[in-house]
Amino acid sequence: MIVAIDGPSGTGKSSTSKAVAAQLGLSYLDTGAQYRAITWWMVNNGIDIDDPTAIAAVAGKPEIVSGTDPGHPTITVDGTDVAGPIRTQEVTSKVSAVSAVPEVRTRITELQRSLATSAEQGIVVEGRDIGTTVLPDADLKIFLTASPEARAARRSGELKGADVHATRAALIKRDAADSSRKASPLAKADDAVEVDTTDLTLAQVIECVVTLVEEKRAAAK
Ligand SMILES: Nc1ncnc2c1ncn2[C@@H]1O[C@H](COP(=O)(O)OP(=O)(O)O)[C@@H](O)[C@H]1O
Ligand SMILES: Nc1ccn([C@@H]2O[C@H](COP(=O)(O)OP(=O)(O)O)[C@@H](O)[C@H]2O)c(=O)n1
Repeated sequence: MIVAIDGPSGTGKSSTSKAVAAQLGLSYLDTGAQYRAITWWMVNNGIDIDDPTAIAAVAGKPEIVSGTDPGHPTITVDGTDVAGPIRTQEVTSKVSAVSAVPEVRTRITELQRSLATSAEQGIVVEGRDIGTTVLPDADLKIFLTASPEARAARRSGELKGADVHATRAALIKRDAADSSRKASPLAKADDAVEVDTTDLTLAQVIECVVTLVEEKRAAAK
């Protein structure tokens, strides 16, 4: 069972995917964390983020390893745990530029496909282009949406003290960059089920996705 969950920032992809995977005994992969990890490496190594050629030239250098246990997801770069550092404002503001570089996407997409193939019990993979590009044959595709206001409120709730208006503006800017890039933009696959989470609790979204997975499993028997 391969489940692809895509959507813009703050729609609930990570929390939903982790919970669904844990509940159903599946592995879990946060592909955004991989793009954040390669961005962190670029920043740490003084690569000019505004220079796609420079980024492309070193895209193969960092070794990125993702742990796929939904109860304890991990991410390392060259053996260093970067779970904390990849969530800084600096990385968040630079990740869209790095992830738009085709050489970066090719590299990370290979990693994602190999993790999905080796997940024996199945996997929930969340990101922006999982249903469209990375795993177009996924058994179930979900596209989560929510109003910018709801998404900004959720995000600023996490970043304690962050201004909701600034968070909303940053989030809209990142969505626009992710949706308009040439290489594998953020998009809903034609066969994805769209779930608007604006007025749903997290528990309701989880229940909705678990039900969809169970329906697929029953239909496959
Ligand atoms: N339906 C929901 N209602 C309220 N808060 C939610 C909902 N879904 C997620 N959240 C909260 O919003 C924040 C962002 O969720 P997250 O899963 O990280 O989104 P994404 O991975 O799409 O960026 C988290 O703090 C999460 O607990
Ligand atoms: N499959 C994916 C996942 C993330 N990304 C990039 O990685 C960034 C960070 O993703 P994320 O899922 O951690 O972002 P949040 O929604 O958690 O804020 C996105 O803004 C995209 O630029 C991507 O290009 N393709």
